Amino acid sequence: MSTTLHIDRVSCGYAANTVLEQISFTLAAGQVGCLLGPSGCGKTTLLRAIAGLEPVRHGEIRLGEQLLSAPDYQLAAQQRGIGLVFQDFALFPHLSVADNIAFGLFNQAKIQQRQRVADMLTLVGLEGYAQAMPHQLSGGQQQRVALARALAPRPRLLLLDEPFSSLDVSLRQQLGQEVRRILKASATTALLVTHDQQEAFILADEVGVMMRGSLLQWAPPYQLYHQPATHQVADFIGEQVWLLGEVQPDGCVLTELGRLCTQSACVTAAAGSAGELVDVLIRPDDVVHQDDAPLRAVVVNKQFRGAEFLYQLQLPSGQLLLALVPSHHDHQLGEAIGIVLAADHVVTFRRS
Ligand SMILES: Nc1ncnc2c1ncn2[C@@H]1O[C@H](COP(=O)(O)OP(=O)(O)OP(=O)(O)O)[C@@H](O)[C@H]1O
Repeated sequence: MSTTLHIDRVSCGYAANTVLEQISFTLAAGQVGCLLGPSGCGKTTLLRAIAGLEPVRHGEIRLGEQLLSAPDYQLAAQQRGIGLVFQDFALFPHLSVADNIAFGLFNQAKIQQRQRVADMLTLVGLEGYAQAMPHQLSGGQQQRVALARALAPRPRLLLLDEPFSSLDVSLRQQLGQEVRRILKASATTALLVTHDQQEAFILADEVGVMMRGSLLQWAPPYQLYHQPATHQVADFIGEQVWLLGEVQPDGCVLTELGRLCTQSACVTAAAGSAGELVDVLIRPDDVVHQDDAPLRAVVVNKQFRGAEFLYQLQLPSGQLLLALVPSHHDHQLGEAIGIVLAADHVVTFRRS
């Protein structure tokens, strides 16, 4: 039975070093959350605190109504009903796939164990592999066994620490989708740590961006990309350029590409007051290439990405833009091409 995870103003540290500062978020039952951030920002420490492997110095961790951790209280890790999946799979090499999956089911009758193992093998698409040994499986298959083993005892919460980092890129994306399907099919609340944005976007319902021990934003991937809460989040997520803008009395923003007006349904972050200079976020998908558009920009760099080119373009003022363009529009460096701005969300921040 999966459960809601509540992280409330949690701080953690090692000796004199504070590693997590006042982290708060809620992960609803059955949702997949992802902690995303650069190396050393504290993702693993937070996962370990939730698992009961690190004490908290401030705040509370609760699973449903049950208190797991507080400064003066720490429920033992094995009593939390939390499953763990690590980056190195950590399968028992001398046990078959079936025995690996049955490992956490020791308190069940053999017949129930056998049924649960069979259900788990079906869930992860490894029917027929029950008697295989771990070394006979590919990396992706081993990770699916690790997932089946963690899910078999029906954890209230599953924690995954960089579960795909030892796999190659195409397998990671494929397995990411597969793992999301498995987690949803088993209605498991899961929190995953990664520093790979694509992985977070594919897998998660909610993504938390962490930097230097703080949680900067906790939001669905689409919102994180299009409505970042801070300049730092916008810089960390995806690709972007910043245009200088001036806030107009009507709330629109004047830039060298014209007036940008926020739709009422869209949130403008820290828009500033009339006359104020702001940084305007422009994503590569906000700049649309149209051959006959009057606004021209010169191609100064291009990156082939298969289906698309990422063009770096220069306006007459010297301002650079990025544009994601279908790759059948193969323009040469130095060529001036037509562009229009198609920004649905106008995101601005006060100039720092
Ligand atoms: N056992 C420990 N003792 C002392 N300091 C530690 C310990 N574990 C982690 N740290 C420090 O805490 C900080 C956060 O580490 P953590 O492993 O949580 O980050 P992370 O975001 O998971 O990094 P990565 O993506 O590289 O795994 C780092 O500065 C690290 O050096």
